[in-house]
Amino acid sequence: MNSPTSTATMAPPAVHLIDVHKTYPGAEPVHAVRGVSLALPTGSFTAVMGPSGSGKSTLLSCAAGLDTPTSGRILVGDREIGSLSSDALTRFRREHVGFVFQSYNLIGHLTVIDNIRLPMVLARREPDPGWLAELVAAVGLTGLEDRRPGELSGGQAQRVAIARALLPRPTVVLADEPTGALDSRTGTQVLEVLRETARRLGQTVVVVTHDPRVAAAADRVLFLADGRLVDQLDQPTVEQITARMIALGR
Ligand SMILES: Nc1ncnc2c1ncn2[C@@H]1O[C@H](COP(=O)(O)OP(=O)(O)OP(=O)(O)O)[C@@H](O)[C@H]1O
Repeated sequence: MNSPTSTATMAPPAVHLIDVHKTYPGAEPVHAVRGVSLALPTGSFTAVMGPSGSGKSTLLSCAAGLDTPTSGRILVGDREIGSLSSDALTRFRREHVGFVFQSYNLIGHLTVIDNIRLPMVLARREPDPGWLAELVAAVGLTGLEDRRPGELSGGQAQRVAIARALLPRPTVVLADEPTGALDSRTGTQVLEVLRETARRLGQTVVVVTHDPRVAAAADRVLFLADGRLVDQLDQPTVEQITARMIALGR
């Protein structure tokens, strides 16, 4: 799974997974991820699809350093995240990994602009005001900077989460069902914002999704089944993706 996409042929990988396994212990251990290796080229936009329970969220959490694999290696940029202490990993994540959740995860009492600034404030870094304003404009939030999350639509809230993830110019942005809570039209618009902003910045993005229209925006779609990478499509159409998902039993 190491062959790079046509859009980033010469770039080194932004994220490199080598034989990653994740087993949840218990009376009946769950082998959620079973030996996944992949290299995501810098600047690439990758979708991860697969039936419910196939390990997509687990894989993304491991790649983000939010969860620890049972075995295998994960490199973000040139840093092997398994070698970092818990504190160092937290700091590393703030600077190098942007995460967008389905549920937005915004802080209710902070304004839009303070939510966007939060990871950098926590990392004791001062965002460049010009870059912050450009990003707010790029995701279509100009004029809404002083609102609280409770005063936003779902689509606007997810744009805040996207701007927050992009602000530190992380090595990779990982998004788990980012449009899952939005109606189809709003979801398409929000995804377009993420795709276009990321493309302009050369930002590496990985999106977990059930929606073939969302996945069709990607350079490459990876298909997981039962914890294994079983297929991939480059520059896919909605129809090709739908056919693969049906073949996998969704
Ligand atoms: N914390 C956990 N403890 C035990 N088992 C877990 C845990 N998290 C996930 N699993 C199991 O691991 C497997 C993979 O789950 P995961 O959430 O990664 O799948 P998914 O492909 O993202 O599913 P969905 O599309 O339904 O969100 C499932 O069998 C799930 O029940």
